[in-house]
Amino acid sequence: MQLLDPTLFREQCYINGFWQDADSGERLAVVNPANNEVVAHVPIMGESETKRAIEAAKVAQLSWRALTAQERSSKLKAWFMLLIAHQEDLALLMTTEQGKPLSEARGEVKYAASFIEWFAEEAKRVYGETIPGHQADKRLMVIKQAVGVAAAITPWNFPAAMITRKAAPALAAGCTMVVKPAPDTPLTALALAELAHRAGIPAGVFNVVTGDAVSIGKQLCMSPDVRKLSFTGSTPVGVTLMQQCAPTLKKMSLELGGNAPFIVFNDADIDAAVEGAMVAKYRNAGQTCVCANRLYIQEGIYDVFVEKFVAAVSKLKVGIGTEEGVTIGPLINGAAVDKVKHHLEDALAKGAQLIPTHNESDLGGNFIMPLILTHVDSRMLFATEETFGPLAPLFKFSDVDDVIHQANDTEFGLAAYFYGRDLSLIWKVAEALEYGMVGVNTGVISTEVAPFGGIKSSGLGREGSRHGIDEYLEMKYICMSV
Ligand SMILES: NC(=O)C1=CN([C@@H]2O[C@H](COP(=O)(O)OP(=O)(O)OC[C@H]3O[C@@H](n4cnc5c(N)ncnc54)[C@H](OP(=O)(O)O)[C@@H]3O)[C@@H](O)[C@H]2O)C=CC1
Ligand SMILES: O=C(O)CCCC(=O)O
Repeated sequence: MQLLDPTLFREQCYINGFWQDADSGERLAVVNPANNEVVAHVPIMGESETKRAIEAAKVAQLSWRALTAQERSSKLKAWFMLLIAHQEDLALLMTTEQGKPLSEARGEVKYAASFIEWFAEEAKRVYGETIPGHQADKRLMVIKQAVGVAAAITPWNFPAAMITRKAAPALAAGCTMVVKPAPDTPLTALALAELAHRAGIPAGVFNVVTGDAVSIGKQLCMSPDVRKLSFTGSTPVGVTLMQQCAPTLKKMSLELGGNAPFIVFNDADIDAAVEGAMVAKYRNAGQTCVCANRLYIQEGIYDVFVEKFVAAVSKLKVGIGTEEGVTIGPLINGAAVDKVKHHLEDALAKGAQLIPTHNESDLGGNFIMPLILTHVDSRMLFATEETFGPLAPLFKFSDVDDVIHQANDTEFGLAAYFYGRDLSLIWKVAEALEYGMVGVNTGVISTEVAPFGGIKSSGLGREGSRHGIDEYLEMKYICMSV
């Protein structure tokens, strides 16, 4: 890995403005999922280092929150500009440790930076309110204040954006933060810390601790000094974290698993629907929580859709993310490959049919070819579980109410998509889908300006948009007698 700026490659954690090793000296190997080669080692930190990071964040918060919003905004803008200036290096680091194609990694760096820019602006718009008094001598107002020290536990599928989507609103609000990135993708997180340092974000305001998830997680959850925890990852881990946070009653944001339905009605623009399905299904090799997991195609257009979809999928190029023209990289690890294969085998055993799209059927390692299945039904695992990989089951349906029922028949409620032209049907379906986000005639819904988040087992809270900063603020009501 040849970076333009080699000092972005960091193998130590960033605590209180200093680069540090684990107290034990132990280190964890970071592996390139494309070839399983070790590309770096990072510290295996645990309880004591996490406590120090929390303490540093607690001390730093006093002066960070005392800055004006404009002053915090300027630091965030400097951080934003550094991400953009180092887009190429950050993308290469990300592709090396995560596997996604370089073009997607560049896109993620921009997406990650967009949250910092957005919340640098929002920092200046933390408005309170005045309320007409309930008695003649009373003047009532509400102010908003930073919650305090915040913690973030982030996944490997978006190594930069899942950090900035949490850190930017936290810092904008006047909170300080301790981040624990996924062990698969710590290098991007550490490079973000290096850029935060260069941006002049003071020591202790943004800290990154790598290592043992269970002991770091416990400290972050159980410390009374941490007043907010934001997590993106699987639902079972989200539940565990919520239980661990209960004794200290923390404010929480949980962005958890999804099982997105993607519905195409008879009157849809089929070419547009195929285009939308390609991105909703195969972005990041199918490893996003908003990826289409179940595609429902109405019977009148089923055959045409399948033909066009297969043609589009056949053009995808699977390979090493740094190679020109590659559109699907490896999955993150062997467990991810096994999960996709398990869903495939389960479906085939229950009568699904696999449509060939590429000559090679198996590239080995962590690579998996895009898979399309027809003759699928609700008994198959992907009907209820997130596959998190490039497998597209194409369900056939006839009735609108029935497809809405099927789409909602899951514990999850993150993202849903549908394509159609009938306006009243569009309203009816958009309102009936039990999801936090709905894409209508589009397969791309993610943007820093809109509230991202789910309902049911997909989590709590919203990230991005003008609402995202509220997750890091408390309201204080002031009642004044005059
Ligand atoms: N909503 C989303 O974007 C994501 C959803 N998922 C879903 O989860 C499935 C499994 O993926 P996986 O990576 O195992 O997801 P996890 O939820 O296990 O991991 C996400 C993050 O949480 C950490 N973590 C795990 N256990 C704890 C704990 N007890 N305390 C604190 N932190 C913890 C992980 O660290 P460590 O790896 O060290 O345990 C990682 O940083 C995927 O197939 C997918 O369905 C996964 C990633 C993102
Ligand atoms: O939770 C995820 O899978 C990452 C969010 C993807 C997005 O912001 O589009």
